[in-house]
Amino acid sequence: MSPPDSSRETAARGTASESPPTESAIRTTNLNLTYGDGTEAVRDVSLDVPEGEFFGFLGPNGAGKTTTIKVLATLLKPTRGDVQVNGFDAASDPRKVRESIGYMAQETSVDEELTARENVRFACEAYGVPRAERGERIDELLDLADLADVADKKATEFSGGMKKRLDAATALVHRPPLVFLDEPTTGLDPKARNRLWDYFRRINEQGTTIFLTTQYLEEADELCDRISVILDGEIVATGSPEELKREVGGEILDIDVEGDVARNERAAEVARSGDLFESDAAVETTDEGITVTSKRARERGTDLLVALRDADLTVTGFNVRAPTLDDVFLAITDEQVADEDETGVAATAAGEGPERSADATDSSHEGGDG
Ligand SMILES: Nc1ncnc2c1ncn2[C@@H]1O[C@H](COP(=O)(O)OP(=O)(O)OP(=O)(O)O)[C@@H](O)[C@H]1O
Repeated sequence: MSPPDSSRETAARGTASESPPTESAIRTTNLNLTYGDGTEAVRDVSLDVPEGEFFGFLGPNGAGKTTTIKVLATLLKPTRGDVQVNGFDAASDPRKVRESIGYMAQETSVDEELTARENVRFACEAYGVPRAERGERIDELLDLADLADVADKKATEFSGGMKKRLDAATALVHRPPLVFLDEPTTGLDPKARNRLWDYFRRINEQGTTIFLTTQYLEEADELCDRISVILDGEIVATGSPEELKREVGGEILDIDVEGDVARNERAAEVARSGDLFESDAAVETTDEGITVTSKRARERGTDLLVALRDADLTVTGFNVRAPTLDDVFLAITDEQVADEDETGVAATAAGEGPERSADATDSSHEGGDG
């Protein structure tokens, strides 16, 4: 857990009790952040995350996820754009924003010399949880994080996953209605990751809005109601996992072909020729053979096998499947690369060039109102 402020004292000045009624937990309009060295980390990001949603912010390394979280948590001031969090304006009311959120940063802030219980108690003190409520709150959170049995053990004995769960528990001591989780499962093994997922689901089921950043498509698919994909500082797609998968435009045929790269390229030519698939079907070569993404993948699969055999190609594997978020990601990335090739600049998946402001200058001010 890290209070979203370098000063624990600032975080301790209040609790989440002042939240006004609001339907959007997060709303941003054309958010831009350019770092002092000129890096445009976030460009025109508009978000609307309703209360109670499990929202995923998905993107590769360096896409702008942490920068966005830091702006939402008032640790960075945007170069341009408006930010509302839990009904509070980040520019005019940064302290209220900070008091109404929980923030689990990428680096764990668990104190390993303290026990799990002492770590949570310390967070209660930092966030100003009334003394009379602390005992019950600590037990409740340790239970929720599945750490009740090891409550009095030093965190130095904990696995990476346990430390992450403890970190996430400390981020919730002030009962924030919204919690930011910045790549919480990076580096964890599948078992530890699954336990953390269960914990996040429980928090969300209790009504907490979750803003999760991740590089893992599987994680976003598993947990999130809705996802925005961020690439190179811009949102290039938003929707439920199912909606995003539908946008891929059909089902996927994976075909393995015997032989070298030239045989795979020959197989791709066969799939593209004739009228086997509609004109917007995507045919790509892979290490093993080819993939075809098409609305007629299932219907035309056997015809393609016959055509490949007629072309003296030997098929060693064949599978038709629904698209995964990996396919969504690849489709978006391919489109982006194609647009860049065509225009010489990065463009959104919708084909619109990014708005580049001549006056986008340094405005990375750390610390909000201190
Ligand atoms: N303090 C900084 N000064 C200058 N550029 C920065 C700074 N912090 C991040 N960047 C750059 O801004 C861009 C976005 O970085 P950011 O950390 O937000 O991405 P991310 O999606 O969170 O990536 P990761 O998964 O690696 O954490 C990158 O090009 C990064 O190098």
